[in-house]
Amino acid sequence: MTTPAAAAGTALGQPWSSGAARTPDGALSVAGLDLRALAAEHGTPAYVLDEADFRHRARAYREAFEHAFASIGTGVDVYYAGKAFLSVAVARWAHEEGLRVDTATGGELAVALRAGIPGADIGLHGNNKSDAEIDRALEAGVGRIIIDSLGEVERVAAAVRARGGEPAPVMVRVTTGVHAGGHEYISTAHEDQKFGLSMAAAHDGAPSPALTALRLVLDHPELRLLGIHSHIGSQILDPSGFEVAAHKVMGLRAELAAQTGVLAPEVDLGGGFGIAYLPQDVPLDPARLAKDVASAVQGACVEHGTPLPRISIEPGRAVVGPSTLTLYTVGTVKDVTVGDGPEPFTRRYVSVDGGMSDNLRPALYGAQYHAELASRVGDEAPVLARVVGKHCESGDIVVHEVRLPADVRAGDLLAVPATGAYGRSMASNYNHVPRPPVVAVRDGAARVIVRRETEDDLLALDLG
Ligand SMILES: Cc1ncc(COP(=O)(O)O)c(C=O)c1O
Ligand SMILES: N[C@@H](CCCC[NH3+])C(=O)O
Repeated sequence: MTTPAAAAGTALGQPWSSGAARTPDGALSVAGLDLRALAAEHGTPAYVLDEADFRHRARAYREAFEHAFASIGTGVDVYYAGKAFLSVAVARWAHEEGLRVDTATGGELAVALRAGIPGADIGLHGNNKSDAEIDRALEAGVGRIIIDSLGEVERVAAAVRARGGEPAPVMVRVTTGVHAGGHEYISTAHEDQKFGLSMAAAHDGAPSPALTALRLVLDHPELRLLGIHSHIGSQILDPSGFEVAAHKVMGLRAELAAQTGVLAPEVDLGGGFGIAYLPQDVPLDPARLAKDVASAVQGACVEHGTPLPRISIEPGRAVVGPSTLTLYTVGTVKDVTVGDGPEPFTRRYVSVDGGMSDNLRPALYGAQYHAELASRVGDEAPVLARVVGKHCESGDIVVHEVRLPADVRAGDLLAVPATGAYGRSMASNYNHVPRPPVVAVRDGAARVIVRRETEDDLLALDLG
């Protein structure tokens, strides 16, 4: 076990985790643990997860939403969206903090079950669930299966018929047409994409696919309609999209009730709550967000004359994103002259021992990150730098633009904050680079919760 730093030092603030600080001699620490000591013991690159920060954010979302919705007279369930990052330890922490666990594949479901999360506290999503995934979810007695297509209604019903037993609790995922999110690829409620069932009526006046699916669920005795699900996108910083979507879903719920006499008991408003990646970013405030969304839900229910549903949400990034930093070691440092016009400038390329295999987001979405030296503060004035990885790809960029001390050099430790969501979970073995460990830090002590991959792990799959 690594020894704690002598003193925690000065807190860094966003986009770092709440336990990140600078020690009196200029190094970074997390939860009282000096990252130089952590690197010496666990190596780099490594994801360093501040457990108290994770737990605090999980609790903050649950309490904010419970409070806001209790004040209008209904209850809330918060599901931690495991796609952002799931391991046995974090599934347990989320559950201990009163959250349920949302899974998107059989693999995520397996992790949640391995963590001992009761089936009733697990949800299963997926736009292309296999029969095996549906069966496994039924076997585990999951609290809800979120249906994503018309064909899936019959497939889940058939699986229940084959097994016998209680009707399966299902939600229907709908697309509201609200366009929100940081990048086209992470925006999920506009019409022209693969998720959910559109609320828009067909051109020939036929009912919308969303309404058709809901009615089809009601026609199947093997299914119990739990509710309607809407997830509008990810890394959303403007709360108004959630309010508009909530309004639309309440309208659909009322329409279904008018047509069938069945009022769906629950509505899930998804995840997607945006965080700070850069020091100047303004993240969503859970208390403010919850209040605004609760008031939109209440307003829509009054307008439609329907009782309030029970609400659920599925934050992933907002819980785990800021809790984690990636710790790298600097290797090559190279100055490149950019531009051949009248004002060429120099960009310092700082190569680290990871890259797009441990953080795909800059290459995939042009995502922006921040970085700072972690082993010392640096002696010289900052210069414009680009942090790049070690992969055979010029788009292998970790941080597009950041100012680093001019004396940054090989052997320095560099930390990139806010890499907890969709970092390890989207990591790859490109160029046969083993994936880094996830090291959880709490009260000055480190614990490896996902170990580093080895070359033997990679070669174990190669049958020659
Ligand atoms: C259905 C669903 N729920 C929850 C999430 C979690 O999103 P985020 O990590 O942005 O909160 C996603 C991902 O965008 C999703 O597709
Ligand atoms: N993977 C995305 C978010 C997608 C969320 C899943 N629907 C990201 O890194 O931002």
